[in-house]
Amino acid sequence: MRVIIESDALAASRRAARFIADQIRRKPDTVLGLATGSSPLETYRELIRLHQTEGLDFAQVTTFNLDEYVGLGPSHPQSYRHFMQQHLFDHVNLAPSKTHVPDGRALDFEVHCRVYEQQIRDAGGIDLQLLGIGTDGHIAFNEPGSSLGSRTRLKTLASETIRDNARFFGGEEKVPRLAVTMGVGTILESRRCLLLAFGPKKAEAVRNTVEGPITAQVTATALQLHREVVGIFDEAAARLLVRRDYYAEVERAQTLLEAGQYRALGIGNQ
Ligand SMILES: N[C@@H]1[C@@H](O)[C@H](O)[C@@H](COP(=O)(O)O)O[C@@H]1O
Repeated sequence: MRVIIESDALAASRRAARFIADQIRRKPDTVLGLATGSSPLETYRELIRLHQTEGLDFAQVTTFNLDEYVGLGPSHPQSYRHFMQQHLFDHVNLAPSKTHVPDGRALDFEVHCRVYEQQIRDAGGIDLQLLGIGTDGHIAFNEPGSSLGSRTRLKTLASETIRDNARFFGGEEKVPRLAVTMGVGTILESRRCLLLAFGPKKAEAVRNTVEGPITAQVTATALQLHREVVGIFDEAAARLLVRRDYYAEVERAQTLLEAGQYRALGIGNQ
């Protein structure tokens, strides 16, 4: 995993947005995997700014969201479809027919999940998957104990997640108990992953994800098996990482490589 540590969440989010924008410029018909929650908010804000001021073009982009609460329709203020419309889709030139969020009111979830996976395959697979992380280290709604090979399916929310999200619903009892979520296996099939984590509450999850053993109890640790993951963290979320100095050294080398300063790295020296 490539670990990038920025001073604060704003700088980290701008870096993430640049990463996504570069992907779209390189491949205009990019398939993006998108996340909800507070972590990607500033990244979406920056993408909207890049669209408005630099003409970042979403016309050919397709999106697939990670998850949705069961029982909530698109107009429910806490539904993830509503979140995406409000924080990104309504402000850029994405074709509505190319945005996909699982349907929290599907009549047959087994069929719906199978179709969702098929739609991802039909689109050519996800090029870049944006991810946040729960305080217990879950990705999407793959709660502790989720199979690391799991596919899109219904999942029962853990009490920690219900507690974390109660603030949005005005009380724990109002948080839905089930969600439909891409599986860990689905996420691992995306070509690249971009993991965001900010603030002290995420420090333990980040340490476990980057430096802990792979375990279904912390589903983000499955990302260690992925071929190309970039983690962008702020100082507070990265504070428990033991190998911080090494990650900084890797970034320094990467910057020199990108600038073509090979000699500074000893490449070509006698
Ligand atoms: N299903 C979402 C996850 O996709 C998200 O990563 C997590 C953290 O949210 P936040 O970024 O608000 O901390 O919350 C929920 O569980």
